[in-house]
Amino acid sequence: MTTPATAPAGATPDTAVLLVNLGTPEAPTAAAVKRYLGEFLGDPYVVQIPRVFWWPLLHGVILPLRSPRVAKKYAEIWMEGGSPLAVHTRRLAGALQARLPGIAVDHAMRYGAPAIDTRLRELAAAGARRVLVLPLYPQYSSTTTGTVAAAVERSSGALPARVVHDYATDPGWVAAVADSIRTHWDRHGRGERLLFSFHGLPQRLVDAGDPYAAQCEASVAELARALDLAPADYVMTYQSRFGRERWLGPATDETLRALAEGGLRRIDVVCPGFAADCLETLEEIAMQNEELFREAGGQALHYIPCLNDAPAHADALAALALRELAEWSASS
Ligand SMILES: C=CC1=C(C)c2cc3[nH]c(cc4nc(cc5[nH]c(cc1n2)c(C)c5CCC(=O)O)C(CCC(=O)O)=C4C)c(C)c3C=C
Ligand SMILES: [Fe+2]
Ligand SMILES: [Fe+2]
Repeated sequence: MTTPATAPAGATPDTAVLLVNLGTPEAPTAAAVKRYLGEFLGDPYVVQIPRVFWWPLLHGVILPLRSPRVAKKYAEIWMEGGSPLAVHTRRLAGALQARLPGIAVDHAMRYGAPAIDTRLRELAAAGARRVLVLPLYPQYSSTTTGTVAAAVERSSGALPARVVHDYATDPGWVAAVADSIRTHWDRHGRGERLLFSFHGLPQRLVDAGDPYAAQCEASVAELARALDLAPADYVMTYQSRFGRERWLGPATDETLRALAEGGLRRIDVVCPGFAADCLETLEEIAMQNEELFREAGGQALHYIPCLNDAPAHADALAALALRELAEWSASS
């Protein structure tokens, strides 16, 4: 027996789709950033150092020093409706809801509000009988999708849930990202090189089997194919290193410096690991790294925005959700 993926118009949806993103501070203040980073960096899926060593370091040194500094960065990118990550995630959920009228679409954050557990209970109370959880990370990592799946598992709501593992090579998503790059080139011209920058990860996790790096490489291969790029046209790097251990490389900032010093004048940067623009794209890439590139002799770094709530993004995720729901129905 299979259940239809959508309810008839007007009926209370018995199927829900929950978009989940990382989370972000509620205000660009040291106190709010401290609360957010405390929950984020206290998650054992993100930092695997034993609590007896990590807790004193996190609460005694890292949070007091980092929070005021990072709050200033958030203040530079803050939008009228809040942190960019929150604003874009909310709007994307709205765009998805418009495409899935027979399904209840909502969003949650892994850290902070709206919490996954709260949203699952609300959806159950509103009549949902099953929920498809769609973490907004195209590439799987235990530190992102893995911890979302664990939070869904822990949630006390008795709602049956299925978590989308990844969509690193989903044709609809690849086409949407490729189109956004083409549109940027049509409007602003094309740089001498296209740099794909992904959020980094400790090398140790990749060595232990986290498929993240392989999936980032697969995304780049598909995007290069869709854009008909030759190997000399593009480069792939990892950004946002945190802490002292070795992270995936090459590093975005070091690569940009080397390219500028080597005579490259204009570069385009796109971040296909981020569904929504956030601190790591708007401040780190479009501000910090843009300045670094020019100081090293480059002339222009063009940052190509994330898909955010673009119609093509919502179309791709809606199609993905419907396909996952149909597969779920067929297997139950
Ligand atoms: C050990 C630390 C970290 C790991 C592992 C990590 C993995 C990881 N993160 C993202 C996506 C995002 N990270 C963002 C911010 C951010 N990330 C870390 C640390 C780790 N991330 C920190 C400390 C921060 C906060 C900023 C800072 O203090 O420098 C964000 C942006 C959030 C926002 O509010 O805008 C995103 C998105 C992925 C995809 C990932 C693993 C693949
Ligand atoms: Fe991160
Ligand atoms: Fe950063």
